[in-house]
Amino acid sequence: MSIVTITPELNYGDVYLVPQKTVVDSRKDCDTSVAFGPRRFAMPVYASNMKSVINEATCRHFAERGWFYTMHRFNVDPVTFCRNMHDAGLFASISVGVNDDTYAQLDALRAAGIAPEYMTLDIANAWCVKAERMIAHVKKLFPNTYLIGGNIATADAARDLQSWGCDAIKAGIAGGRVCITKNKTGFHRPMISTTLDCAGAVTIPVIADGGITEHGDIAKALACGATMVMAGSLFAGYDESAGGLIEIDGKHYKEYFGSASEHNKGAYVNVEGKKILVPYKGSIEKLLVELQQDLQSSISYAGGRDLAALKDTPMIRV
Ligand SMILES: NC(=O)C1=CN([C@@H]2O[C@H](COP(=O)(O)OP(=O)(O)OC[C@H]3O[C@@H](n4cnc5c(N)ncnc54)[C@H](OP(=O)(O)O)[C@@H]3O)[C@@H](O)[C@H]2O)C=CC1
Ligand SMILES: Nc1nc2c(ncn2[C@@H]2O[C@H](COP(=O)(O)O)[C@@H](O)[C@H]2O)c(=O)[nH]1
Repeated sequence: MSIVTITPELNYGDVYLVPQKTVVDSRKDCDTSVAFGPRRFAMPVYASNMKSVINEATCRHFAERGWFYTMHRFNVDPVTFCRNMHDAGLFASISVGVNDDTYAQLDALRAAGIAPEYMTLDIANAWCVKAERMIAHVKKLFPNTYLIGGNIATADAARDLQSWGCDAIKAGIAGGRVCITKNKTGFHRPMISTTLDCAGAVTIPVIADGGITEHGDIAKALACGATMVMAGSLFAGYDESAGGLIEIDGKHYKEYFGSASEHNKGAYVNVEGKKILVPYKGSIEKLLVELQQDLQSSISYAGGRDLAALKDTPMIRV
């Protein structure tokens, strides 16, 4: 007889937030800014550190507008990237892996006297010995760099990453639009349950990563205790998105591919991601304005004036 118990879990589409009494006269009075690490940002949402979503120009675009960003780690020289951002008076936020090439890149940063303000350890399952080793190494070499570790999906993993020295953790395994991890390995947790579980287990900020399909999902993630939200497909269809522009039968699309896709890896080895085409939508500016307006509206429905109002907002299951 099996001793496995199966717990029902929830995704963004399974819940809604319950409206509270509005206390502001206008949605414009609601403040969407968030303190994250050593800085404050305009919004608690940012683009995935994926080669099909961001590049150096996109990073500048976000940083100049007061939004957080994290550069991806694929064929990027962190020294050149950080130097370019610092020369432009902007903060540097890079991604790292766990293998020998990352140790060499960190040595090069040290030798150049450069310390990025933010660093994201970016692997599929950061609840592992290689990640523990890299976190200790980063904290020793760059004690003042704000280190985000990810990804993880359980309370136990979140607690471990906090105890290993992470300043924030990124939660979400196999919930992404171009993810095929759940199909190929059988592993996944829906995002509402993941975020509630992880945020409830630690005192450091949690980033809810992947699975955003509606703007209101951002408010739902914050209600579950997330401090920030990471999204890929949401930011993938624009001029500023890093994916290629494709024309088919007179219609325009942008390429969006997973970091563990054959397209990104250049080989069909341990592939856990796919490539899709998303409709092309022009400049990203309209999206950034709309995301902010929608979140201001969410804050007003939550009965507050800033993001604190969303935390622990009553939720119903549909
Ligand atoms: N958020 C998500 O759900 C997911 C995200 N991704 C993204 O894809 C990219 C590639 O991820 P990842 O494959 O981790 O990065 P890497 O290919 O850089 O792998 C990191 C290292 O960990 C080892 N490793 C990876 N997975 C496992 C495993 N299951 N068991 C033991 N060792 C492992 C790899 O060795 P080896 O290759 O030899 O096993 C490699 O040495 C990242 O950007 C990641 O964020 C990928 C999958 C899921
Ligand atoms: N399983 C995989 N997950 C991936 C891969 N590349 C990126 N990701 C994750 O997806 C989110 C973005 O999700 P979205 O729903 O907002 O589009 C991203 O931040 C990563 O965590 C991959 O190849 N396989």
